[in-house]
Amino acid sequence: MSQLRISRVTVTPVAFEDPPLLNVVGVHQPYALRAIVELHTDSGLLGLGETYADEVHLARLEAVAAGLPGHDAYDLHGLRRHVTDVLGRETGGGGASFGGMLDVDSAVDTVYSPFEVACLDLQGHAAGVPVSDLLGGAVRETVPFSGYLFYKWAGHPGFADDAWGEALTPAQLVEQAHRMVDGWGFGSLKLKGGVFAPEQECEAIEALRSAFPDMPLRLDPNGAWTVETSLKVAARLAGVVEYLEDPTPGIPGMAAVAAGTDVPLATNMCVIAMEHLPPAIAQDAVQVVLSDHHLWGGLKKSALLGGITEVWGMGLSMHSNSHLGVSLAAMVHLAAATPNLTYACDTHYPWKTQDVITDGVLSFVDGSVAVPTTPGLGVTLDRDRLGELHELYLSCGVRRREDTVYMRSIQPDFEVNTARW
Ligand SMILES: O=C([O-])C(=O)C[C@H](O)[C@@H](O)C(=O)[O-]
Ligand SMILES: [Mg+2]
Repeated sequence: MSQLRISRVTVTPVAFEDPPLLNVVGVHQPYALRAIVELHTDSGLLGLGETYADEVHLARLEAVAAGLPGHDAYDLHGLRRHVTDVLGRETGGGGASFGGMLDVDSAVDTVYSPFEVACLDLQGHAAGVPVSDLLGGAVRETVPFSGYLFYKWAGHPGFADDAWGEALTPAQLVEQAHRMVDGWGFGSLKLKGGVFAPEQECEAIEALRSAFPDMPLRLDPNGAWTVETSLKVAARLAGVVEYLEDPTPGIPGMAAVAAGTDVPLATNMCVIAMEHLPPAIAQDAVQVVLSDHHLWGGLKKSALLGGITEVWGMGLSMHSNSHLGVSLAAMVHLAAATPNLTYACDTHYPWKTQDVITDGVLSFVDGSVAVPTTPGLGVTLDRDRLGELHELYLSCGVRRREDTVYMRSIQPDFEVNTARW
């Protein structure tokens, strides 16, 4: 029997405190959800994966997990067949929605991803090599991340203010940026826009430019603008931003903007699966694709995306959602082993105060995380922390990401701002 025969699988939903970060569809709830996948072998090895924990997704993870004991962790094609079979049988294979921000058609990719990562973690432990080696080897020893700035309230209504304080004005955002740069050493900054009118968000970018004259800057309004508005913003911020991310929704809209500006356009909204690449390439709609192994079907398929973008002369960056340390480790190994991933990656990591892994392995130095060189992902599950965050999941009442629903509980007349301006 293979040493990598999976003997036991657990999927543990966890919740962690999340600040009131504003975006085009509303505001983050007081708790963000994740699911931690553990694959155990009889030989005592443990492989870890992390993914979303919205209840539909969680039910799918559990259905897949139930059939995994006995599976060989080297057999990733078989794993994918198993996920496809289970989803086809139990759910009809339809899409899942993650809080209105992302509608994911490719349920197989999102469900397969944490199991694939956990299998690669197991393979790394068995072979005594880091996951980056299983992806072709690290081409960089450290992976740079960008500081992710958000407009935010001082605290969630009914909760104490968080440590970051309010950020609704350019001056407050500059203060937030200083804190990110001083605390983590980030060498580039991204502002989550789509919250205020575009003129106001341009003023914020210009204030950041004055405060950080040499810092690459990005603005991402998640499709809040029309094509015409996007072109006006692109003209105003040309030479100021390294790229504009999803200024307007959809591939044709992005193509219309791209035709009228030299500012590179990036996306994690209109190209989020392999089938979106041919039309986007044919229309020259995007110049930078944001990969995300949680959405794109794991680490190996994300590495393939790297190859495709290289062939087509597109840039590659990396997207993030609120996440914990297991995902950060996977992102770091993937980024380290993807030669053309030359933009600093996104991460929500500074916004959280809790984790499920032990401290010390993944730290930010000069905005970068050193690629773990120990076997597998290189992170260790802290069972006490996992237990605490699972208890928080059970007691917090949140069962899916619902930025709009939560925002309307505070501002009943809130409208989703997609293509509003
Ligand atoms: O780059 C992006 O579009 C994101 O990071 C999406 C996230 O959902 C972000 O908007 C957030 O956390 O509110
Ligand atoms: Mg984005």
